[in-house]
Amino acid sequence: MNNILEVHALNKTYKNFALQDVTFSLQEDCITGFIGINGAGKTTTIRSILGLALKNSGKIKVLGMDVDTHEREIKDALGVVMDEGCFYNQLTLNEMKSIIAPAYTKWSDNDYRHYLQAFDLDPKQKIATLSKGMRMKYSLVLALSHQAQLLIMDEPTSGLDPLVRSQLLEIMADYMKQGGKGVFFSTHITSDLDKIADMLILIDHGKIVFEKSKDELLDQYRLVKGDPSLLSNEHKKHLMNLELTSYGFSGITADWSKIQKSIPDIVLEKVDVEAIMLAYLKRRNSNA
Ligand SMILES: Nc1ncnc2c1ncn2[C@@H]1O[C@H](COP(=O)(O)OP(=O)(O)OP(=O)(O)O)[C@@H](O)[C@H]1O
Repeated sequence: MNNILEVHALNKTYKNFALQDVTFSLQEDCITGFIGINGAGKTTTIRSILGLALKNSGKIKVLGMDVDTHEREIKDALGVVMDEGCFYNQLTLNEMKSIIAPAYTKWSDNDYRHYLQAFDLDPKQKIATLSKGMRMKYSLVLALSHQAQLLIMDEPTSGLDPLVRSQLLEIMADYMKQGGKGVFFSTHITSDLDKIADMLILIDHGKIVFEKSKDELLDQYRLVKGDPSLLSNEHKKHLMNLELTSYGFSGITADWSKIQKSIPDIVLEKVDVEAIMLAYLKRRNSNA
């Protein structure tokens, strides 16, 4: 499979924050969720990829093209949804579209009308009168209407009601069916990732913590529960997010079969993306 996005040793420094050697890659035909707590560096990474924030160093390639030398071709191939959505408030959706569409070589009015309808937006409505969720939907319509090969979205599901969120997830899945495409999106709503992501990238304090397949992660980890009197210090070393009371212990681990050998009576439960993310972050913070 081809890499659709490659970020290598990306450094971006602000006064009180730095992206440090951020490195990851996205393969085509994958939906990748970009996760991390508030202030972890998700938006800064996305803005650096898009050239909206000036990187200090690092190499970024989109579809094999260097972002520093192929700005125009890359803009044409990307569908972008950012929180702010830069629109003229006094225009209607259609008027704004007429300004944006000529910038793309593969703009499709058919796709535009299709997605407007799918998201229940009125092309004659003024942008100023859109709610936050409607504005987000409009950004998505524009991002999806020029046959982009890669969608890069910063928190696209925030501010959307559950119905529209699930609609968006369906649209993303449909978009991927065309083949050779990719989606990279940051989110706090990890249940969306449980449903749709193929890959997960976790960032914390400006550093990548992991870049893994979601299914492998979910297969690998279990929540382990059991009798605390049987728990040795050696077991504890293997448990993330360990909670211990006199009645029982619980913790998340990839080494659950090892623990099960020495404590056969443990209970094993499957975990979701949020539990794994929190376990990783708590372990990092306690080791810091
Ligand atoms: N233009 C800027 N100037 C100075 N500091 C900035 C700037 N933009 C972002 N930062 C800082 O960089 C850090 C990372 O911010 P960023 O927006 O990338 O985080 P995030 O992971 O997207 O967070 P959230 O989930 O809250 O959106 C924060 O500490 C933020 O204050």
